[in-house]
Order: sequence, then C-alpha cells, then structure tokens
Amino acid sequence: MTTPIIEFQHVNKFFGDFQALKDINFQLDQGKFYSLLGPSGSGKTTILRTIAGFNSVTSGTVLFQGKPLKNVPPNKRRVNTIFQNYALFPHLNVFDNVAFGLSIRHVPKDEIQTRVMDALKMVHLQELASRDINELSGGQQQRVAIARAIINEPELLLLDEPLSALDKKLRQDMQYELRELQQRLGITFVFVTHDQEEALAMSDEIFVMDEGAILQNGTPVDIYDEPINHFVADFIGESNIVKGTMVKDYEVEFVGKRFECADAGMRPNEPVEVVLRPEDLDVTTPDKGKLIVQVDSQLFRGDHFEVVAYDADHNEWLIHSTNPVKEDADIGLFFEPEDIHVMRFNEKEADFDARLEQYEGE
Ligand SMILES: Nc1ncnc2c1ncn2[C@@H]1O[C@H](COP(=O)(O)OP(=O)(O)OP(=O)(O)O)[C@@H](O)[C@H]1O
Repeated sequence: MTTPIIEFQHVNKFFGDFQALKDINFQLDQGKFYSLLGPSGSGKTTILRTIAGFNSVTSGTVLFQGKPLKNVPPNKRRVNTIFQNYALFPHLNVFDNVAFGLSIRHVPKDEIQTRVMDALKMVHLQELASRDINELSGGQQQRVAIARAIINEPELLLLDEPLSALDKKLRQDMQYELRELQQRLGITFVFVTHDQEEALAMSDEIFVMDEGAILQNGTPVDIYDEPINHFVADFIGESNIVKGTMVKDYEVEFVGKRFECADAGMRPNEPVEVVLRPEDLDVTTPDKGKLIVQVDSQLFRGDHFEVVAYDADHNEWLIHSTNPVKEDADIGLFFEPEDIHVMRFNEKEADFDARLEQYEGE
C-alpha cells in the first residue's frame, strides 16, 4: 500500500469557543481529484488552510507522505493554493505573473523562460504570454492562476472555489479542463465547492461536510446512490424523502403501503427515511403504479418534464417524466426495489430543512 499524500488523524480546530473542525479523519492518495463539499461555514476552507499551513490545529495530527506537517512552514510545503479571486498581479502581464515565484527566488532567466512557457502550454495560454491580466477573460485568468500554481510542481494543489466567479457555461468548460489537467499532471487536487453538481462531475472522491464534520465520503456514485442521511440525500442532487418504517429485511413501508427494497440490517419496525430520486420514478397509469400521486404542476426542462405531485399523505414528489402529464390528474409511479434507498431516521437532523433553506437562500 502506498503512503497517503495527506492524512488527518482526529483533527479538531477551535477558534476561541467555536469548534470549526470536529474529529476529522481522512487519507488522500497521490494523483486523485478530491472535493470538499458542504454549505457555507461547514469547515471546508479551514481544512485547506490547515493543509497549506495557514492554520494550526487544536488537537490531532496532519501527516504529509507519512510525516507530521506541524513544524513545516507554508513555503516549505509542496502544496500550492488557488483562491477564488485568483490573486493575480494586475500590473504584471501573463508571463510575469506565472514567473513571479521563480523570479523572487533568483532562478536563472533561461530556466524561467522554459518553465513558464511549459506551464502556459499546459493551460493552453502560450499565445497570450505578453497580454495584460486585465485583457483576459475570467476563464483565461483562471488558467493563469493554475499555471502559476503548478510551476513549482507541487504534489498537492488546493483549489478554494476557483470557479465560483465564472458564468455557468464557462464554469462547465473549466470543469472539464481542470479534470483533464489534473489527470495529465497526475498530482492530487483538493477542490472546495458548495456546488454539488461540480463535485459530482469532477471528483474521484467527495467529502460531504456540515458543521465542521465529515458526514460521508465516497465516490460520486456511492454518495448519490447511497446517501448516509437526510442532509446528504438532500444536499446531493434532487431527491424525494419520505418517512417510513422498516418492516423487516428487504421490506419497507411508506405512504401506508409495503414495498420490496434492497436494504437490510435494520431493526424490525425501525423508523426510517426513504429516498427515491426523481429520475428513478416512471410515470404510468394509476392501476399500474406502485404509488398513486396527484399532479400539482409541471415545468419543461428541455430533456424532461419536471412534475410536482402529492400522495395521499401530502408528501411532495418530484418526478422527471419523459412525457407531459395533465394537471390535477392522478398518475401512477413505478420504481424498482433497488431504486428505493432506506436510511436510518435521525431525530437530530430534524432541523436540517431549516438549515438547508437558509443556505439555499444565501
Ligand atoms: N480565523 C477565524 N476566526 C474565527 N472563526 C473562524 C475563523 N476562520 C473560520 N472561522 C469559522 O469557522 C467556520 C468554518 O469556516 P470555513 O471558512 O472553513 O467554512 P467554509 O465551509 O469554507 O465556508 P464557505 O463556503 O463560506 O467558504 C465558520 O463558521 C467560520 O466563521
């Protein structure tokens, strides 16, 4: 087994009385793309700053390739950070921005020339080396920041919401570019975002954070298909979550009916929450449906209709339908046992809706 590039062991961080990180444990492998995903204030940046050396930890250990990082100053860490605002020098052109770190270390001119042009080629900006920074688009500035960050060949690149200032289209283009660049360079990226689509699209592994703790980590598919709790299910993608009861292994009851499912290992009659993703629900006639709901409204979304409907218990259901439906009509919903994902019900999360609403309103 290879040594992880970064390892957090029981890391806690307090700012005064406030606990910003709560018993954080993880290992990051060489050459992978990781995302830290969570609402504002969940501790993502605090983790990045800890890796970069701008934050000390209150307790616990951070290892870099198996060695404690505690006494290694930020400039001696083989880590570089790209910030949200890129922090480029507006009075220097593209070349000089990228060359800056090498110039102040008095690296010979020839070497600077070669390394800067190599870095600019990596991000497809070699033609723009003499351009002023303020003559570049947002996406091009982003690439200058990346070139500057990779010129010292860091083993770890930390990216703190680097795409949040870009418009949607450019953001999507940059997601592909960053992912492609990471694979080409083979260095570890740790990418902070509160955008779940971005994390799902780019990452090898996602860490979902809330209130200073890691709630779940796994591949995008794992986290999407098997969210550990209500918060993760709702935060990652769209979902229908209803309360139910686990009757026995592979059988769950919700909305007054029993359904075969793929989940086991809970207590009989244990209260649970059931997740069904909108795209896993097929619209059919009421007699063929496993569940009958009444249509409330629908919106055309280009490749599907987004239907909102209510069941007999007044639970709201979001459905992605290939065909339009009639308003106020009763429709049947069909789904397979494996489309049902059952989660333990956690009373402590009862306030999650309010927190999520507050976050979405920001
Ligand atoms: N230097 C500090 N002093 C006091 N509190 C701090 C300090 N730095 C961060 N915090 C607090 O720690 C918590 C976590 O902050 P952090 O910046 O890590 O969150 P985040 O998940 O990155 O949020 P965002 O998405 O808004 O950047 C917040 O409540 C923040 O106010």
